[in-house]
Amino acid sequence: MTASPSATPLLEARALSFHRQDEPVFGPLDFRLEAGELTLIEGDNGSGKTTLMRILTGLLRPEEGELLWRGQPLSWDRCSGEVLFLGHQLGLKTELSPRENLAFAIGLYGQHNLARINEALTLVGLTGYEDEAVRKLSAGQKKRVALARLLLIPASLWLLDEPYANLDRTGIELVNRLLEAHIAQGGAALVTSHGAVQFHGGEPQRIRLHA
Ligand SMILES: Nc1ncnc2c1ncn2[C@@H]1O[C@H](COP(=O)(O)OP(=O)(O)OP(=O)(O)O)[C@@H](O)[C@H]1O
Repeated sequence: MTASPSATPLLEARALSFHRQDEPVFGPLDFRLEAGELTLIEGDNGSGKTTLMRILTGLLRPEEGELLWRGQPLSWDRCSGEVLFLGHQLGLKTELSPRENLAFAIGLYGQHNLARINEALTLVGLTGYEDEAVRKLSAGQKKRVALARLLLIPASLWLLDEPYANLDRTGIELVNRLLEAHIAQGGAALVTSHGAVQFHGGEPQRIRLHA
């Protein structure tokens, strides 16, 4: 699942490293992510996967190294309309229903097509739960609501932190199908995982972090 290298990748990390209390969390780390490419960030608990995601989303600053977006220093202003982040915190309003949460999410992007929300909720396996308060859903069902955003909001780059967490076998297959479709359409994705992820669409680039 690697695209042919272009002169300017979508995202590039050069000698990126992060420390906490003078202890290295990870790095130096180098990688390039092209359009049409999937990269898996693998590592055990505490190896720094979420820390790396937080750096990529601008929530933390790296101590050393460079992050480039389309060849320019990464800044949220430069890439915000092109990047979609799914983290451990799912960003759902628990008093609202899945339908209301998704209407709110797409509204932020100027969209109001409620029929697409119904389609997305069906696709992620939430038929019958569309109007239930999110707080009443299981952890896996909540994750599926968050995954539905990937179907509705256009983005070149998906940053997915442990998208498989709390999902059953069909949920894991759903994530893989979403990723395969996104990559096939020329999107890119950086995905953290504890490992053992199998794709049908080709072998992803893998980056291993060590605790
Ligand atoms: N807010 C924080 N303050 C201090 N240390 C932290 C904080 N968050 C994480 N750490 C430490 O940074 C290291 C990397 O944590 P991180 O959450 O990035 O790992 P991870 O690979 O995502 O782990 P997991 O697989 O358990 O989600 C760990 O040693 C952790 O204890």
